Amino acid sequence: MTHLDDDDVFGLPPGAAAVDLPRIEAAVREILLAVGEDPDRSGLVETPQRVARAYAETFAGLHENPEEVLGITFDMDHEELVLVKDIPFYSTCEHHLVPFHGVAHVGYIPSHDGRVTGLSKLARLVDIYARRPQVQERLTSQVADALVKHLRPRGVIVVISCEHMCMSMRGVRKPGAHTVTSAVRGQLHDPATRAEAMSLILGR
Ligand SMILES: Nc1nc2c(ncn2[C@@H]2O[C@H](COP(=O)(O)OP(=O)(O)OP(=O)(O)O)[C@@H](O)[C@H]2O)c(=O)[nH]1
Ligand SMILES: [Zn+2]
Repeated sequence: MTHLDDDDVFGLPPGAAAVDLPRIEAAVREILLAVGEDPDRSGLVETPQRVARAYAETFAGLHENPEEVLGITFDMDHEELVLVKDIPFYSTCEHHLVPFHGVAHVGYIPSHDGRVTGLSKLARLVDIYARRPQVQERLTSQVADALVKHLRPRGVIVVISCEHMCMSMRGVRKPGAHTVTSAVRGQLHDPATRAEAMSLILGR
C-alpha cells in the first residue's frame, strides 16, 4: 500500500496519509472504462491520481480519533451553555458516494468541574466524523456521543442542516431541500434549556 508521504500531506487532514492511493486509482480507472470513457485520453490520464488524493482528504476521518482533539481540556469557571453554531462542513453520503453539505451547531453544558474544550475542537470533531462515508443521522449522534464520552458534560445538543446532492442532482431531484437532524443528551432534554439553545441556534 502506498501512502501519501509527509510532504504530500501538508495541508491535508492527518488521517489522509493512511488511505490506499493505488487501490483508489485502479478503481477509478475501472469506473472510467465502465461508463464508456477512455482513461488514457490526455484530459483523464491523471484523473485517477487526482481522485485518489481527493478521496484521501474526503475520507481522512476514518483514520482519526476524536480523543485526539477532545483529549485536551481546560478547567474554566463556566458551567453554562457553550455553543458554536454555523460550522460549515462537507460529508459524503454512504449510499451514493456523493456529497452532502451544510452546517452543524454544536453546544454543551460543561461538567460541574468546568471541563471545557477549545472552541475550534468542536469544529474539528465535526470534520472527523464528516470525512467518512456517512448518513446524516449517524454523523449527528456520533458528534454528540463523542462530546459525552470525552468531556462528560451535563448536556449536549447537536443540530445539523444539510443539502444532499443525491437528492438534488439525481434521483428525486429536489435541489434546495434541507434535512435537519438533532441529537440531545443529558440536561438539554429539559424543555427550557433546550428552548434556550434552539433560540440561540435559530438566532431568535
Ligand atoms: N436517512 C438517510 N437517508 C439518506 C441519507 N443520505 C441519503 N439518503 C437516502 O438513502 C436512500 C437510498 O435509497 P435507495 O432506494 O436504496 O437508493 P436509490 O434507488 O438511489 O434512491 P433514490 O435516491 O430515491 O433514487 C435515498 O432515499 C436517499 O435519499 C442520509 O444521510 N440519511
Ligand atoms: Zn445519497
